[in-house]
Amino acid sequence: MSASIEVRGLSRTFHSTVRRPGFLGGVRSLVNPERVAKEAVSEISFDVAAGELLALLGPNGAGKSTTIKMLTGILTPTAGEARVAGVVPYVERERNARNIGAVFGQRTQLWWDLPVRESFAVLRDIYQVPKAEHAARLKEFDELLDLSSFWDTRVRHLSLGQRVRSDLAAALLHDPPVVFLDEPTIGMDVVVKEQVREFLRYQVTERGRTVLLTTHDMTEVERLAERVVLINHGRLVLDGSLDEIRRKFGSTWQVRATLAGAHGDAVPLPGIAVLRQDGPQVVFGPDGPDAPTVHQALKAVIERYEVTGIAIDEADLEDVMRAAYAQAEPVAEPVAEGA
Ligand SMILES: Nc1ncnc2c1ncn2[C@@H]1O[C@H](COP(=O)(O)OP(=O)(O)OP(=O)(O)O)[C@@H](O)[C@H]1O
Repeated sequence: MSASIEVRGLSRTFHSTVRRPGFLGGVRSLVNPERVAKEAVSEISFDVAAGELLALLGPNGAGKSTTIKMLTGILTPTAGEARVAGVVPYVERERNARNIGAVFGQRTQLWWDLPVRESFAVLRDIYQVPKAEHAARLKEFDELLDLSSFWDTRVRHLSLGQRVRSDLAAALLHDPPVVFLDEPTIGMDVVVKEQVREFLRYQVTERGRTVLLTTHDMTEVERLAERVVLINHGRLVLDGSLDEIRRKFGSTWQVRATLAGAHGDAVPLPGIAVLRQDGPQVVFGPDGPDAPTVHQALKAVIERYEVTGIAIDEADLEDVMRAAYAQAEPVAEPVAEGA
C-alpha cells in the first residue's frame, strides 16, 4: 500500500423527494413524488501518506462530511473507490473500524449516562485492549488533555470542550493508525482549542498517526496542516501545500526592507518586483504567476541586499481561502430524475 488513505474517483449522489408548495402541491407530491438527485461528492481523488495530517477544506455543503462518511464506512459511494490502511471501508466496516478513530465535533460517541472513565472501560472491552496498554495510553492522553479533572463526571454533564477532549481520547484508545476529525474544535474556547491542537500534533509527529481533518478554522489549518485538499460543490479544486495555495489564490504579500549603506535604486529579483522605493525604504511584492512565497522572497531579498530592517505582510489565510472558494467551479443545479 502506497498511502494510508487512497481515494480514487469517489462519488456520492443523494436522492430525495421534493415537496411541491401549497396543499394541492402536497397532495400531488404524495401521488407523484418528484425525485431529485444531488451529487454531493463528484469524482474526487487524493492520497494521504502515512503519518501525514491533511486538512480537507471547502465551504458549507462542499461535500467534506460526505467524504469522511464514506472513508469511515458509514456511507457507500455511488462510484469510485477508497482504501483506508489497505481496507475498503464500506465493504469491510468492522475491519476498518479497528484501524480508524473518528471524532465528529457536533456529536458524541460516548455513552450519555456513563461517567467518562466508564465509557473508556467499555471501549477497552469492545476493542479488547490489554489492561496495561489501556492504562498507559489513558495516562498519556490525560497528560495532554487533562481528562482526570472531569473523567468521573457523566458525559451528559460535560462542557463542550470537556466532551470533545473525551471523544478524542475515546477515538484513540484502541491505537488506530488513521484518524478522521470532522470539525473537532468547533465552538471551543481558544485555550481548549490550543490544547486539542497540541494533542493532535503529538499524535501525528510522535505516534505517526495519519489524520484527515475538516475545519472552517484557518488558524487550525495554519497550525496543523502542511497540505490541504480543497473541495467545492463536491469537486476537487486543489490539492497542495499551504504555500502553493497562497501562491495561487493570495499572492498579495509584501516584503518591506530598509537597505543599509549606499543603496542606490533597488532592482527586481526573479518573480519579485520593486513596488515602491523611498530612499533606503523599499517595498517588494510578487511579480507574475510564478512569484515565490513570502518566505522565499524574504530569503532572496536578504541574500541580495544588506538590510538594517525587514518585515513582511502576508495575505491572511481567510482571505486566501475566500478567493479560492470564489474561483471554484459554479454549482450545477440538482437535476430532476427523468428530466
Ligand atoms: N443524506 C443526504 N440526503 C440528501 N442530501 C444530502 C445528504 N447529506 C448531505 N447532503 C447534501 O450533500 C451536500 C454536501 O453535504 P456535506 O454535509 O458533505 O457538506 P460539508 O462540506 O460537510 O458541509 P459543512 O461544512 O456545512 O458541514 C450538501 O448539499 C448537502 O445538502
